[in-house]
Amino acid sequence: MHVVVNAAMSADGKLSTREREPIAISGGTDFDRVDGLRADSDAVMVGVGTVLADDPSLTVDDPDRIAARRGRGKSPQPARVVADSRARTPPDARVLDDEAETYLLVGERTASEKVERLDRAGATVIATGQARVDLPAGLDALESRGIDRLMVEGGGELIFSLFDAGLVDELSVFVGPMVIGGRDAPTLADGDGFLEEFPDLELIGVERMDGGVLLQWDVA
Ligand SMILES: NC(=O)C1=CN([C@@H]2O[C@H](COP(=O)(O)OP(=O)(O)OC[C@H]3O[C@@H](n4cnc5c(N)ncnc54)[C@H](O)[C@@H]3O)[C@@H](O)[C@H]2O)C=CC1
Ligand SMILES: Nc1nc(O)c(N)c(N[C@@H]2O[C@H](COP(=O)(O)O)[C@@H](O)[C@H]2O)n1
Repeated sequence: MHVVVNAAMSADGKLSTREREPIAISGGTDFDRVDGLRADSDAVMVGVGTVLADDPSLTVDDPDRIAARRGRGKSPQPARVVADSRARTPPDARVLDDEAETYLLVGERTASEKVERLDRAGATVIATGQARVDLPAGLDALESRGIDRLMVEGGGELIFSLFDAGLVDELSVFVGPMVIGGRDAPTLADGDGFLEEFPDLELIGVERMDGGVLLQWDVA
């Protein structure tokens, strides 16, 4: 599976405010690029922290891109994936609407009532891992369902874990023209952080847009 992480951060590296309020860091050009990345992916993934903070839809907006997916024999929308160890995704979350298929990766200790409730809400629930979702096993399970290209939008906890597990192939970051600040505001990669053997990145693209800059790396 090919995994692309894409996110937008402020000039000081924050994904949102300390209150985790949704905030537009990207401008129109970058949001359109993100729509194109979604359309080129088999699935779009976030952590449940992002679902609880932003209630995103994770769908493709542009009708031409939806039509092009159909033309390539794909479903009109990429699938959605949420890493959700304790099955906290609200049944009325937008990721569970009828617009696209949704996979919830939950921990194996998740109570069966919670799994059944999400199953009734339309999700395909995959249980893997104990305290947290076992991401290598979860991504293998997705690959066996035909997901070969996965786009990950965040947040910082999930992005760190994917790097920690050596699962990221590409990283794209839009750096917006603002400072958010706050020691408790989420950053691009949170988790415990690395102490040694930091993932190596090879810069493959730099582009000015929306008053900021898009940086693209391959992960060595
Ligand atoms: N500016 C941007 O491009 C984006 C910003 N965001 C922001 O990020 C914030 C949410 O980020 P976070 O709080 O870091 O939450 P997150 O979205 O990374 O979700 C973390 C949660 O995922 C679950 N999870 C399951 N298995 C996991 C594993 N193996 N590793 C890590 N997490 C696992 C856990 O319940 C964990 O608490 C929000 O404020 C949102 O607005 C989110 C996406 C994009
Ligand atoms: N690329 C990008 N730029 C920003 O400025 C952002 N605030 C985000 N946030 C993420 O975008 C997603 C919203 O999804 P929908 O538009 O509702 O489909 C979600 O993943 C946000 O956390 N991204």
